[in-house]
Amino acid sequence: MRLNVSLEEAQEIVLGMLRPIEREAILHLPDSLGRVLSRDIKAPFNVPAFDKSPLDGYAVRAEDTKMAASDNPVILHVIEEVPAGSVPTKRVEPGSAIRIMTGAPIPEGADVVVRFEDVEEAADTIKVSQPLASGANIIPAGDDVAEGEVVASTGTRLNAPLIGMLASLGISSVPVYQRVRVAIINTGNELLDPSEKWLPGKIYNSNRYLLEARCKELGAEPVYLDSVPDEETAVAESLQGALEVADLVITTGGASVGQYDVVKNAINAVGAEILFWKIALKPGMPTAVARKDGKVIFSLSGNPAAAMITFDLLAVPALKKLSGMKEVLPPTITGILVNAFQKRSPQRRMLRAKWKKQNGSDLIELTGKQSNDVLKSLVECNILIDVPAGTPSLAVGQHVSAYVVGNLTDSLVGELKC
Ligand SMILES: Nc1nc2c(c(=O)[nH]1)N[C@H]1C(S)=C(S)[C@@H](COP(=O)(O)OP(=O)(O)OC[C@H]3O[C@@H](n4cnc5c(N)ncnc54)[C@H](O)[C@@H]3O)O[C@H]1N2
Ligand code: MOO
Repeated sequence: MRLNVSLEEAQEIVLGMLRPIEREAILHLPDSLGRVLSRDIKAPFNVPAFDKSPLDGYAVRAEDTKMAASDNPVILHVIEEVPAGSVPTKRVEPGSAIRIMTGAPIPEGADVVVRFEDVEEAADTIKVSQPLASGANIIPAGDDVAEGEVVASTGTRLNAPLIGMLASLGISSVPVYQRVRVAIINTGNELLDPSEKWLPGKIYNSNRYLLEARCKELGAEPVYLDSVPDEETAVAESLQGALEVADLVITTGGASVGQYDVVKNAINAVGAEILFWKIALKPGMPTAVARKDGKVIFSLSGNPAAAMITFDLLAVPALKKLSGMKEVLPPTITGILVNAFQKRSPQRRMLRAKWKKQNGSDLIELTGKQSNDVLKSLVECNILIDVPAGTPSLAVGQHVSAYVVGNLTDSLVGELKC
């Protein structure tokens, strides 16, 4: 077992031992939002499938308009009208034009479309007063997607535009990885469920609901939720049950050095190998990671903010890797701090903060108290400021770097509301 690893070493150890789960499911397209493709998707045909008009006008032959001028307009006979959804039945022969609507197929013989506004219309003729360039105003077949092109590769998470594009290709079901199954075990004699009556000395189990919701946000499936006292046998029994049904196991609490901190003993008791204990990070220092039969156990601190932060920085990349995603580590951004942080950071520290854009600048605002038990400052937090070990207090206006752990558009929506 290694002691005191850096966050990056911890991530490397965890990601190095995990492979995407290979269970596959075929889902109806509308049910696939947020899921991860388990195979490449190739376009079954060109989109658009035919040369089409991008506007309402007339399909003509450029050749016929070569000599056109305002004092020498060319008169063409309109022989047919093609609305979107129909196909032309005639060919544009010399001297003729076909009235065509946006999205309709270009008739044979035509090589340019001229807008209604650019011609003079009479009963069944049009006057063209300038030469037209061959190919203008025609969207060629395959302009958006070419037949056989890989439109989305294995490991891509399905978002709304991708679902829209697959629909445009006539694809109504997609192959995805099954959801990653997560077990969450909360340890602590003090824990009560929020549905229970409060009792002196007890606290409500917030970690379970916090982590369960985060798993769901990420498209994972919490399959095993347990709350157990600080007893080695109880924790070991729960771990055993969790390892049987889940791909990844999270425990919270009992990770430190007190006599009730029994999780590491329980991990040993089920025959799992502890890979490391303690990360050089605050909060979240007493985190341990263990492995059993290719499955990973994350033993996180009981303190809610510490549990959440290590979950986001360490367990989320693992979840993403298991779910088949390609980009698994949290992205980073830089910005200007708008409120001061008075404490020194002898150890590397993650601070809960919120990104916002103002007058073109990236601003970073601490969301509240930063102690490891405080949940309130997590609510609006979408980034974690990475404060290197040995940093003195942070001043307003200072440039800082942060990990993105939440949805940045939430901050923009907030800005727009103001
Ligand atoms: N002598 C030392 N004491 C502590 C150290 C240390 O190095 N030496 N480290 C401190 C740090 S830092 C942290 S972080 C915590 C980690 O403690 P544990 O992981 O063992 O967690 P617990 O003691 O079980 O709980 C800590 C705190 O969190 C509350 N808690 C626990 N579970 C939940 C839950 N499911 N929902 C909400 N809150 C929960 C618990 O009641 C405690 O208040 O250790 C320090 N001590
Ligand atoms: O590890 Mo504790 O969460 O440092 O604060």
